[in-house]
Amino acid sequence: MTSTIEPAAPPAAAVAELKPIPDQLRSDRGLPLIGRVFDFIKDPLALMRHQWETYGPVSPLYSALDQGVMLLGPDACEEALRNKDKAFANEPAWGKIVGPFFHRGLMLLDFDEHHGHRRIMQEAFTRDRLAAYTARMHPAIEQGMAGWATGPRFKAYPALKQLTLDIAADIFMGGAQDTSRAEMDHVNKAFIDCVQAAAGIVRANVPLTRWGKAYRSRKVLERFLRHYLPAKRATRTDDIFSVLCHIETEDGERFSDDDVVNHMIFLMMAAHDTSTITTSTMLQYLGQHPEWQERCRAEALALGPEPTLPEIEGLHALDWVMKEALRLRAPVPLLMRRAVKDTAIQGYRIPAGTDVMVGVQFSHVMEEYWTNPMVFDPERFSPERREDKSHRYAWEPFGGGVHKCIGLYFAGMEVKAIMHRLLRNYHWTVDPGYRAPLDNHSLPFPKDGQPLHLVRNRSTR
Ligand code: HEM
Repeated sequence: MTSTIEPAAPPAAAVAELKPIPDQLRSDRGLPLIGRVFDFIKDPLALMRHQWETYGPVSPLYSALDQGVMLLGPDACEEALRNKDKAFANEPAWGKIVGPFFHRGLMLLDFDEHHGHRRIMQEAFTRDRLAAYTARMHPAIEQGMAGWATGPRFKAYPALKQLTLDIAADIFMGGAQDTSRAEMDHVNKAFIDCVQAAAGIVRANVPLTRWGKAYRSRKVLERFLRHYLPAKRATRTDDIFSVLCHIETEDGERFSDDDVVNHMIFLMMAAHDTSTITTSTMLQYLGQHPEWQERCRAEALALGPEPTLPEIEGLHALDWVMKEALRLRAPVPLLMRRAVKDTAIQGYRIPAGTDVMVGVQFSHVMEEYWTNPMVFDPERFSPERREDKSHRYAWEPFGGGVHKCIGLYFAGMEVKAIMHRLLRNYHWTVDPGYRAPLDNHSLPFPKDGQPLHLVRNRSTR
């Protein structure tokens, strides 16, 4: 399968009517070479707000290394993500950031080739498979949480990160029997190195840099997966690794060994940090809003210890809390694209070769679409209010268009299954004045580990 990039040719009259991208103010050029990278790392939302207020939905964001625009507001984001004229490609944009480490993951494929791979991968996320993953997930969660120490300075983020990795080792790998705990920690570190490389300034295989580390880490991940590949090809089990080895479309399309390894590395990365961030954000807000914690706990206690997929889907208050957490802290706040032919967004001409940053996080806090957008208010997702319906792209933590997250139902199930057990076994508090100090080098995570006071419930229920 190969990708096709269609030749561009908007009609001449239409091109003449388009506005040029606004000129970048001198004061917005940022540092030589890297432009506004540090402003983004410091406070992505502040940068997005500045761009919106200064320039509107299509704003210039140039440096000596990149010629780019930032798209803000749900209309502009929708236009880019729906990508009607196939003008935007993922690989040349995401590839510059995570490419060598998440090489040929689904998100880095484009057009026909992407379509072909996505059709095969969809078979791994059918409802029946999700139900099987759910059943398998409960023991993994119980085991992963068993060793948690309680107390006033419990660091939620690293504990959840370890938990989601343990879950991944089971649900994705089917258990990594030949791998010791120390080796698994090495693999976890390899994932982190690959993800953290996204914000590397030196984008080459140079020792001691983020990219240098990530090049070595990718090899660790490849060795780890290739070791298990023959066994996975030989036997059908219900973990994602085995499923990827065996799935095929109606017309018999299957993944090669290389495809399986590439997709596994990307899938584990895509599932790991995003779910950890979502769960830790929920823990923070539930710790600061005990009334919501109690409401969610009552729902969790009304079910047994190992709820089925439909039962998890019936946890409504918890679902609204999850959506609110994804709104307030989108794990992927910015989506990357490159224009591969001349096109237009919101009436602005976007020339071929432009890097496009789709600022989904900003849509989540626009007063035009949300009441008191900075306030934690899960009920805004209730059937009576449905503020997320104010615009089709007002709430877009999973993206949109053909690259929309293929794991969104899996993610919802995993996050709610973890929270269900947490609510039954523990209660916790977080200082109401706490604001998570986020590290925005790659995906936003709390760099203080997100401390909270965790207490085990008297009877483990
Ligand atoms: C809360 C958790 C998650 C969030 C917020 C999230 C977010 C996203 C977003 C925004 C995209 C679109 C990227 C783009 O358009 O450039 C995406 C794509 C993707 N996600 Fe997720 N994700 C989550 C969990 C997962 C999980 C659990 C899996 C797998 C089990 C997964 C697998 C993928 C894959 C394979 C893609 C690429 C899809 C494609 O290009 O066709 N994600 N995700």
